[in-house]
Amino acid sequence: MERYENIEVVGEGSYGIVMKCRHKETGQIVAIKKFLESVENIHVRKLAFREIRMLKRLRHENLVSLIEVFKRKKRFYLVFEYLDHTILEELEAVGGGLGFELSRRHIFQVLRGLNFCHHNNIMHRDIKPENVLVSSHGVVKLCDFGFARISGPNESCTDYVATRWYRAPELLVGDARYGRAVDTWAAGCLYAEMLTGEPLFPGDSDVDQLYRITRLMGGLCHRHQSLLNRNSSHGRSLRKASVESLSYRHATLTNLNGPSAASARGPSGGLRSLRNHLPCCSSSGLDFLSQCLRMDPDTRPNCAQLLQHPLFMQDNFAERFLVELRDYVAKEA
Ligand SMILES: Oc1ccc(-c2ccc(-c3cc(Nc4ccc(CNC5CC5)cc4)n[nH]3)cc2)c(O)c1
Repeated sequence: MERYENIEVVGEGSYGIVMKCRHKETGQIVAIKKFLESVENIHVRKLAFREIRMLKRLRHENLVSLIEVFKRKKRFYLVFEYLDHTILEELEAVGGGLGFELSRRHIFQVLRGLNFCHHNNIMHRDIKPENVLVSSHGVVKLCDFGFARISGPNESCTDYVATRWYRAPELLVGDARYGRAVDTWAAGCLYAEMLTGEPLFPGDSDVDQLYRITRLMGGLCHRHQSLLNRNSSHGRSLRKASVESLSYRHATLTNLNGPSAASARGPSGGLRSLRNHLPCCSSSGLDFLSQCLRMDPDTRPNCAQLLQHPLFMQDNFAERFLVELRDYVAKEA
């Protein structure tokens, strides 16, 4: 670390902190993740090796790049490129949302980065405004893969992930067979938040989170409903929490296929309720959102399909923006 001087802490990644630093000789500004635990801790060493292997595979213009790895005083340090700010800071700075065009530019790049991760069988699992970085030219890069996991066909993941507000229904009901569609759900939540400036589902508990989702998007898919009803410990704790709350807000949870959910479910899924929730959203934006936020993860389009959505095809946006993006990336190289 003696080659770098610390400037400020920019984030608490998983199992470590992320510092903004300056290279003493070159003046290069970087982000350095320092693992808090010593490499003597076998668990941390295994996690660090897995994270490093994953990061070395993830080379894409919409993913923050790893510059170097070094060990100092029995601790690992990961040196990354530094980008100017996060989408969270943009949302906090403007209030009321980023507008149609900037939101479209940002979410298009988020999907490009996710598409590359998914093609490399990696799920990010923690997409949220503070994990999406923006350069001074507007290049968007995903960061903090500390929660990322290999998403293989038979992978079963039981550890909980994702910041609650961006957590897909399958995570909330404890579906161990969840996959990369959790990133698509989070991208949908992020897009809605960029448009309005407010989180789409700001749940204050897992029960509240599931209630807010089902109220807007309709009932759980049958597999998740039966998971919740099955005598699983997770289902019991969710049901217990909802019964204990005794408020209407949660009572619908124990009857997620009841009239309230069914009325919202309708043939167009949550499109009608989304339109009421986002009255200023374009029809292509609403359709894009309703695709990302499908309750059944098996029916959610993948990122490659979403990149072909009319939201990006209309007015020749994708073709025009990719030319601009390549120019910005070249300038920042
Ligand atoms: O497994 C991992 C672990 C860590 C990272 C990671 C890599 C790079 C960054 C990063 C952050 C960053 N820039 C930045 C980050 C946060 C802010 C928010 N404002 C700060 C608080 C003053 C502003 C700028 N540039 N690069 C952050 C995390 C990663 O991408 C993967």
